Amino acid sequence: MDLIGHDLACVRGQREVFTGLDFRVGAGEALALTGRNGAGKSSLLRLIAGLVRPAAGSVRLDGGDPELTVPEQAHYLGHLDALKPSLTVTENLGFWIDYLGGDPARLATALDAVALDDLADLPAGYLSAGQRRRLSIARLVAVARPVWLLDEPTSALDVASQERLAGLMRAHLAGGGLILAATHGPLGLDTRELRLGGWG
Ligand SMILES: Nc1ncnc2c1ncn2[C@@H]1O[C@H](COP(=O)(O)OP(=O)(O)OP(=O)(O)O)[C@@H](O)[C@H]1O
Repeated sequence: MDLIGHDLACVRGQREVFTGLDFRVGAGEALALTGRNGAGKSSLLRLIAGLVRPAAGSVRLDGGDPELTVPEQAHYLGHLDALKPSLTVTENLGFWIDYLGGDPARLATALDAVALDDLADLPAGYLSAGQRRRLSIARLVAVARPVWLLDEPTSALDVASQERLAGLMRAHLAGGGLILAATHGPLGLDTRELRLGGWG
């Protein structure tokens, strides 16, 4: 399986963010998107996730499910945690599993994987920033999708949680998945680098 971006251009607010961008990420591979603030890392992830329309170019997943679009085969973990504060941890994850068409039997395993099993009955509004992030990450574990699009996934995570996330990412790669992650720091796994916006 290969995720391929070809000759991509992105315009936001009438300003060109990037143009002529090519990339290829294979199964089992992680690509770290780096570059200065505003270089277009989040924009590229949102474009692949189908949330931003490319001004030019295309994205395709060779070897993926031909019946599904790329966004339907991808998890997008953005800056916002997309949680309902009045629902419990379990209810929030249950909502996402239902929405994404996953198996409810995976819920407990996913909560355990992000060490939120003890807080399963707490309303999400009471979670700390790092705990909210971990609940968002639980979606990736609960519902299997080959492409993980992660926007600064380690933000707000303590050291133990960063190591747990690195383990989940490694397991995803070992299972034939692929990862694109925007990051300003190390992810705790081997990555290739795609630097956006030049070196300025
Ligand atoms: N909705 C929008 N309307 C107009 N301009 C936008 C919009 N969203 C992003 N931009 C602009 O697009 C450019 C790229 O932003 P983007 O968030 O992709 O950068 P980034 O590389 O992820 O930055 P950071 O490292 O700060 O997270 C920035 O100049 C930003 O101001």
